[in-house]
Amino acid sequence: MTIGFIGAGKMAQALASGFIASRVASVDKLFASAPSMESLQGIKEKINNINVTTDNKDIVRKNDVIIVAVKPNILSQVLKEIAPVIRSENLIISVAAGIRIPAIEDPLPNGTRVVRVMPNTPCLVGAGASAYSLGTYAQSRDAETVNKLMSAVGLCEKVPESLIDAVVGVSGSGPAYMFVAIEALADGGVKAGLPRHLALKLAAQTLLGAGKMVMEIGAHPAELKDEVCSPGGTTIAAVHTLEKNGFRGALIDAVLESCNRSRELGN
Ligand SMILES: NC(=O)C1=CN([C@@H]2O[C@H](COP(=O)(O)OP(=O)(O)OC[C@H]3O[C@@H](n4cnc5c(N)ncnc54)[C@H](O)[C@@H]3O)[C@@H](O)[C@H]2O)C=CC1
Ligand SMILES: O=C(O)[C@@H]1CCC=N1
Repeated sequence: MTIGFIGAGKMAQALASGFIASRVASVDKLFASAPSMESLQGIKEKINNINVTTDNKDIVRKNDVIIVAVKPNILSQVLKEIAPVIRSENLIISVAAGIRIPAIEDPLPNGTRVVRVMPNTPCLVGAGASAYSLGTYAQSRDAETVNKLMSAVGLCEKVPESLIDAVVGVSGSGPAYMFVAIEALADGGVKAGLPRHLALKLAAQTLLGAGKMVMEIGAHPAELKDEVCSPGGTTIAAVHTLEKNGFRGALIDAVLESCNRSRELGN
């Protein structure tokens, strides 16, 4: 299977690198397009031998699986551009936040197989979290293709399209919240006297470890939190401070803001 990316920015680079690292695709099977050779520089630097072109239609002609990874506000223009060269073999995967399946299908020839996927940048390191919904004409073999690709670079779940904006809020945008959390944890460590590089390493590993425990032990996070909180100890004092400062509320609000923004992008 060859895979063509239309748009060669951060998400395309994360997916393409993840596909290569997980061996679900080799570099000679990956193609990418963007408007100019300068805009293809980033992907060329990350993935040396990737096939690049400035012609979006060429991507559609040469590949069956097309991942459209352009900004939501130009998606419809790009779909109109490629519509005349779409073939029955093509599967069109959109990763754009907000843009709903009918709006993806509308500019394309009737019957085009479409899947809407919401990935995240940790696909780059095989630790992505993606959810997808099938378009009107997508078939079970298309679900298998998407599952194969996205599972190779992390977790992959099928959801009804009505839930995709909520997925954007939790896992699409989520890495950014967690990067802020890692940075802030490290800042705390530096304030308490740790060298920056050590504070950062400890903070990042702590998030990784906590996530791994939730996934692997399957216990409720509250139970795992309780195990860290010794009576009268250090952690419960810290948790009290987080509660007073609205930590939970801030995260819940962040998810809802991202979800609402995704809905707005689709209007
Ligand atoms: N960055 C992220 O964490 C995530 C992004 N997404 C979605 O991925 C899509 C791309 O986002 P990013 O990669 O972050 O943006 P980006 O700005 O890094 O990449 C956009 C790419 O599209 C190219 N482009 C611009 N006009 C084009 C055209 N007419 N034809 C072909 N290519 C064109 C640009 O040169 C660039 O390579 C968005 O729709 C976004 O909602 C989804 C999940 C996570
Ligand atoms: O910020 C954004 O709009 C994109 C979609 C999800 C993550 N990044």
